[in-house]
Amino acid sequence: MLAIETKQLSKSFWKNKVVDNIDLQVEKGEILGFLGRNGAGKSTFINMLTGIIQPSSGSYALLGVQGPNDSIKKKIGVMPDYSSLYGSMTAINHLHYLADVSGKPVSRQHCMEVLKLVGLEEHANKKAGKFSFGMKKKLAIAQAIIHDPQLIFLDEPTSGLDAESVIHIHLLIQQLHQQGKTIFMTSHNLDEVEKICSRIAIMKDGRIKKSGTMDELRAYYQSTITVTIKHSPIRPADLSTMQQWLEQAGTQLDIKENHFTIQVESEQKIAEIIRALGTYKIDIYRVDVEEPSLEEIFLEE
Ligand SMILES: Nc1ncnc2c1ncn2[C@@H]1O[C@H](COP(=O)(O)OP(=O)(O)OP(=O)(O)O)[C@@H](O)[C@H]1O
Repeated sequence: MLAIETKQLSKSFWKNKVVDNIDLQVEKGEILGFLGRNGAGKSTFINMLTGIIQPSSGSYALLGVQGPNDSIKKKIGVMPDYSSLYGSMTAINHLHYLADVSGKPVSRQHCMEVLKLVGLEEHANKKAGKFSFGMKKKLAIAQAIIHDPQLIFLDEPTSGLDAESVIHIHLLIQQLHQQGKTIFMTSHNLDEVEKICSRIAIMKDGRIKKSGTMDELRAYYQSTITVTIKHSPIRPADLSTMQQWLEQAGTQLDIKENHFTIQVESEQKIAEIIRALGTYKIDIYRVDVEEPSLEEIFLEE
């Protein structure tokens, strides 16, 4: 079942089309990382799906229900802009109140459990207005999950958090994923997206340029794999034939005394190289494989 499906979804502000005919499908249970430079249109896209703004044209469905539709609100969780939190309310009252307003009341004990999940249990009775930026962000995440939604929208959930909190929130996202929730998150942290997202969509100038798993993106951008092989000494008589063979197997060959580095197109090539070294009776001590990062792929766009 699809958690999100958009068809030709567009948004224009005056004559400026900032989301341009987007067709996107997100399967239930995925963590989709939504990437794009500042101003690409990510927040506008999310704001349409979460009912904050109306699309100019096109349509969308969330969890199989055509939007906008109030009945779906209980099943989706949205991380609000931290500036829209109620400053005079304590964190626990905040969650309790917002769950009531969302039509899915929860107990104070449940609120405490969720505050613990985001790492705010020690600040449950502190007013949100006195929170630091990072604490407000965690409270916003707590707000998105307080009513146990099936589909969760997180807009830059970890930006501005300290390293320990980032790890904490990553674990929380993975935990939600294990519970079968669908997570749609934007981020400017490419390492984070590469690490925790099952699929990635790259947005540019209001359009989705490419989406897929990391492997699919690597294949699409025809990125090469850099392999370094540490090995036993090569007999001088074999050196030149082996070098010739390696030059055909890949590019950027750099041979040193007990190791060499080469760029290959696929994992199959790595297997071929290892087999070939065996025919020269060369022992392999270590194989290091470096795949292109999401950062390199992203910068290509
Ligand atoms: N209410 C609005 N009125 C006019 N223009 C808007 C409005 N909201 C967004 N825009 C414009 O739409 C474009 C996309 O903005 P959006 O906030 O969706 O980008 P983004 O990808 O979320 O960027 P960032 O990564 O900086 O958050 C920008 O050029 C922005 O100025």
